[in-house]
Amino acid sequence: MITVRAPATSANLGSGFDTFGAALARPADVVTVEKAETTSIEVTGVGAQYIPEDPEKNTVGAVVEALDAPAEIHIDKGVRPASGLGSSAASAAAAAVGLNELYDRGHSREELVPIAAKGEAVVSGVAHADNVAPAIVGGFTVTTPTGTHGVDTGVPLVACLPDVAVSTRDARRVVPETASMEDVVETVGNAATLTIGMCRSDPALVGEGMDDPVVTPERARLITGYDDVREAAFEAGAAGVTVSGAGPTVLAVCEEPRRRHIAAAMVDAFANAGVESRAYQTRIGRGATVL
Ligand SMILES: Nc1ncnc2c1ncn2[C@@H]1O[C@H](COP(=O)(O)OP(=O)(O)O)[C@@H](O)[C@H]1O
Ligand SMILES: N[C@@H](CCOP(=O)(O)O)C(=O)O
Repeated sequence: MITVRAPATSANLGSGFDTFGAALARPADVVTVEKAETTSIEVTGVGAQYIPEDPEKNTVGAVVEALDAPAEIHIDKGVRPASGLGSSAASAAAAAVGLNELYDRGHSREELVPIAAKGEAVVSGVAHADNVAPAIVGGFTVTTPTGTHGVDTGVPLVACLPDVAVSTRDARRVVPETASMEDVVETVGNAATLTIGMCRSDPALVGEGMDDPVVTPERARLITGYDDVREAAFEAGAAGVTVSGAGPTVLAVCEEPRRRHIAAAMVDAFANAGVESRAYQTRIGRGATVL
């Protein structure tokens, strides 16, 4: 029997749609796998009632199939589903790492990324790997069709999760099909700035590079109170604010001493918009860990 903890993740980080991702130090899913003749899945924890235990519909089922590794699987959810915090990816990443070890498949962490991404296709229709990559390798990651590159950093974050659900599948429907050259140039500049910021562990530079004129404005419309929450976070000292993944979590990057004030300001701003929320005071952290 093997138990693996895989973290929540924040994808896109604004300027890196379907490419950038970051592992969060918390929250996390804990997945236990044990060899079996046929696969069975049990889910407990946050939002478990919304998660199918049918292997055909759960993200870990696709990982079992890809690794040809039938198992009795228990998923203890710490990452709420439909959160924009890579909930579906956390389970898939933990299962990929656990089953790879249980069956001695010998894949490297990087090789497990496209395998775990097959789970994302089950829930959103697209095997986007920007959540599973940081959930497996940790830190800040850049994932393209040719592979994953990561850098370790501990940049402080606040992830404010409102008490509403946005499914990634639905939020992908509002992504524009085209972008102007002006917006492309702005996005490339921001993405490059953010990447340098991550390499230097510099929250100010990361925040400066988070803006995205193409996808984020469309996603923000799906989140009640987004503009006020963003403004409140900046007023409290955030260096950058964006939609986490497909939303509804709003992500702020900051210097550590400002983190508590920003968390409180974001929760208050959501409350003023009539939405309950909880803020995780966290940082970029490590990937899946065998316990
Ligand atoms: N192991 C799993 N963990 C979380 N959600 C899962 C899992 N397997 C299937 N799902 C489904 O995936 C959807 C949530 O995924 P998604 O919309 O991508 O949100 P998130 O941003 O939290 O990953 C829900 O419909 C949920 O039932
Ligand atoms: N690149 C994807 C990321 C979805 O992240 P999630 O945490 O909301 O599942 C997208 O933006 O659709």
